[in-house]
Formats: sequence, structure tokens, C-alpha cells
Amino acid sequence: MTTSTADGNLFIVAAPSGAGKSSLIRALLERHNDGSMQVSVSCTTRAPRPGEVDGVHYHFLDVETFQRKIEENAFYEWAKVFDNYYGTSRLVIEETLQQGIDVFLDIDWQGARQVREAYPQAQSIFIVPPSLETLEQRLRSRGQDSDEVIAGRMAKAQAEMSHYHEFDYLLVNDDFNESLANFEHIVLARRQRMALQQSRHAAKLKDLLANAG
Ligand SMILES: Nc1ncnc2c1ncn2[C@@H]1O[C@H](COP(=O)(O)OP(=O)(O)OP(=O)(O)O)[C@@H](O)[C@H]1O
Ligand SMILES: Nc1nc2c(ncn2[C@@H]2O[C@H](COP(=O)(O)O)[C@@H](O)[C@H]2O)c(=O)[nH]1
Repeated sequence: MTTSTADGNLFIVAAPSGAGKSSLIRALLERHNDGSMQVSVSCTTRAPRPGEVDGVHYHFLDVETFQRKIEENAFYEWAKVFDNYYGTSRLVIEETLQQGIDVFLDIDWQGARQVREAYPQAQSIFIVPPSLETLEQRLRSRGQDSDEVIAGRMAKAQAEMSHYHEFDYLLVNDDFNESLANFEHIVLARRQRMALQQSRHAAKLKDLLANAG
């Protein structure tokens, strides 16, 4: 991907299922609803949960269509998670960043690794629950998955968490408002750093042009 200094920032947010990453991203976007931030809507072969809307929560695809898109190189990253395919559309991410909009990817560690390789300047944040007991409670309180699905996700939680050290930030999501404030701090600090870099580039360019003239 080519970048300019005016590109949006790319944030990777990963966590074991149920740790609260979607809730934190959603709450952050509600606080910054000026169009400067977006969450990427992934494609998945998972069946929709009650209340999930195609194109809003996910783009729900059949396995054949998903595999065709893999062959067409249409995904920025993709992975098989809990026996279903999940992937991020390449075109949407590139176009959104080029418009100067910050993008949040709510993805697993395998996808995070692919994104980091393709776009090393992405900031990555790993979210963990305060305990495995709390994680299970959250999966149950969400009330959207069967006991079997919850057991499968709990069984894979520790394997997902073993990748925490690959991320720039680790956030323990205990008290929600406190986690949201920390999450927001990470995001705004990154924005500020990039804006500062951009104004330094602009100043250098101005000097260069003035001296050339
Ligand atoms: N700090 C918190 N305290 C209590 N409950 C929380 C907290 N954060 C999130 N939750 C609740 O935990 C449940 C799981 O959260 P959420 O769906 O955001 O997790 P997730 O990491 O996005 O999961 P998945 O990867 O399966 O999409 C939700 O019911 C949410 O309201
Ligand atoms: N690598 C990717 N992982 C993704 C993507 N979209 C979601 N996910 C991860 O899958 C699990 C399960 O999600 P759920 O909605 O079924 O609970 C979770 O960890 C998500 O972060 C994606 O595009 N790529």
C-alpha cells in the first residue's frame, strides 16, 4: 500500500472472544462521531447472530464466495477462526485510509500478524479480560452464543492471549469506562504524533521551496 502523510491511522484491535474489543471500539466511535474514525466491516462465513445485519455487523458470505475472494487477493488479511473464515476487504481499507480516516480492525492474532507485515506503521492493541472467569461470564452475559460455542471460544482463549507480546499495547479491560479512557488515550496520542510529523514535513517542504526560489 502506498501512503502519504495525510493518510488515516490504522489500528489493529485483537482480544480473546468476549474480552470486549467490539464494545470498546463502538464506544470510542460514539464519542468521536465526526466521521474521522471508522470500524472495518469484515466478511465472514459465520452465520448471523440474532439482530446482526448484513453489511453493518459483517458481510455474510458463503464459503465458496469467500474462497473466490481469497483467490482474487481481495482480502487485506484473512484467517480461519473458530472454524469459520473471516477477512478484511483490501479495497475498503486502502480507500478509507487514503481519505484520511482512521480505521479500526477488530480481528484475531493471525490477521493482526498479516496486517503488521503489510503495514508496519499500524498501531496494535491487545485487550485482555481481568480473568478467564470474567471472560466466560461476559460470553454468557452477551447471550448470543450456545454453550458449545462458548466452550469452544474459552478453549481457544489462552492460545489467543499467548500472542499478547506481538502488540504495541496491552489493555486489561476490567472497568469499562477506565478501559475506554485508556483506549482513547492511545488513539489520540497516535493521531497527535502523526499530525506533528505531518506539520514538520510541511515546514521542511516550505523551507525547501523558499530556498529553491
Ligand atoms: N469492561 C467490561 N465490563 C463488563 N462487561 C463488559 C466489559 N467490556 C465488555 N463487556 C461485555 O462483554 C460482552 C462481550 O463484549 P464484546 O462483544 O465487545 O467482546 P468481543 O471481544 O468483541 O467479542 P468477539 O470477539 O466475540 O466479537 C458484551 O456483553 C459486553 O457488553
Ligand atoms: N482475522 C480476522 N479475524 C476477525 C475478522 N473479523 C472478526 N474477526 C475475529 O473473529 C473472532 C470471532 O468473531 P465473532 O464476531 O464471531 O465473535 C473475533 O476474535 C474477531 O476479532 C477479520 O476480518 N479477520
